[in-house]
Amino acid sequence: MSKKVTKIAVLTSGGDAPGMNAAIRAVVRTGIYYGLEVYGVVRGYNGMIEDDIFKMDSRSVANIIQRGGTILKTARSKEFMSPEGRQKAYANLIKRGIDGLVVVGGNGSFTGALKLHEEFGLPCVGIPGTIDKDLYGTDFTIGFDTAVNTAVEAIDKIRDTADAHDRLFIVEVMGRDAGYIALHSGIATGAEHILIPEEDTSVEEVIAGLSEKEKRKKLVNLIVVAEGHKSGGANHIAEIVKQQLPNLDTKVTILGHLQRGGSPSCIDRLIASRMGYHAVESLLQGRHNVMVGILDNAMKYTPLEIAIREKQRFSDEWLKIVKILAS
Ligand SMILES: Nc1ncnc2c1ncn2[C@@H]1O[C@H](COP(=O)(O)OP(=O)(O)O)[C@@H](O)[C@H]1O
Ligand SMILES: O=P(O)(O)OC[C@H]1O[C@](O)(COP(=O)(O)O)[C@@H](O)[C@@H]1O
Ligand SMILES: [Mg+2]
Repeated sequence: MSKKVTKIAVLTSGGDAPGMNAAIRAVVRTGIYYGLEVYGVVRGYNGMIEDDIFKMDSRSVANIIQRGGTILKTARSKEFMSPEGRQKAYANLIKRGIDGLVVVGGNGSFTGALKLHEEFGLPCVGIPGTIDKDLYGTDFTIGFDTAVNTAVEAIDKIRDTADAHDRLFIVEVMGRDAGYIALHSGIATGAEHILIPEEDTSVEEVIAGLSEKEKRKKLVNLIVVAEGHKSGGANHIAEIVKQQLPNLDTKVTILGHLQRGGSPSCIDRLIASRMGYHAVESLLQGRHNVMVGILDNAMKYTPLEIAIREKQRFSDEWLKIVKILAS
């Protein structure tokens, strides 16, 4: 039996995602409910190394559930990648008697948490917080729903002006290695082509599709491309399209970081609250070094190394639907 956890810390790390605040609130209030001391670590692993750690109470998370970003701030920490950096970070936890850690972040942040466990035996639990939805073991990651709705709202607006001018728009959305934002926003806005890192669609195939549409006088077209697609992104695709189909009036929009901000959607607030609560329960019940996820509306606990290593599988059905509907 592992020793009972009595003092926990919570941090947000990697790219921020709308709903992270709701997760912090749930961790703090659940921890306090169970009589734990709860500490907040500022700026992810950087704050852990620099001893930027403070005790939280119920009031420290008041009025944040509706706010985007993260009150704990976030960072990508180079120093934490080294054993020396992690040693420094861990020393700042043990001097306060912190014996459990909740990490809200993505695959990189979970890799860091796993290292803390392997090197020092610290019990950790991960909460999936990433707009990219690139984690195995959960149908939801905090921030994805908000980000994809932001993308849809923006692409709808682009569609209006594309239609008014008979233009081709190539819209780049976020997604470093994962195409979920592109797939979901592309389907929801009726995009003619969707390019994602997981699928091997070439720019030549897109050109062939556009050229066929040009012949039948379909000039308004929308391409949604994930930033991580092998083409290198919207600007690269536009260059090739302009060379090969000079009659098309081609424009590029890169949505960028606006997809990471804004007030979280109801779904993101709900899943963040539920995951935050279960993360603390997990630490208390000795279910350590797992990521809390939701699969088929039930809580699912996936060992961190599996959540990091395995890839979510794209449904072939969605890919077929895209091809049929985008004609
Ligand atoms: N292999 C690793 N060892 C230790 N820490 C890591 C490792 N990979 C990532 N991290 C830590 O997690 C942070 C966030 O990772 P990153 O990949 O940028 O974001 P995300 O968690 O959103 O995927 C990194 O800046 C680093 O501090
Ligand atoms: O703004 P940054 O820090 O350069 O990060 C950009 C990356 O962060 C993301 O928004 C989210 O990625 P993570 O969840 O892995 O942090 C990616 O889609 C994007 O490629
Ligand atoms: Mg990541």
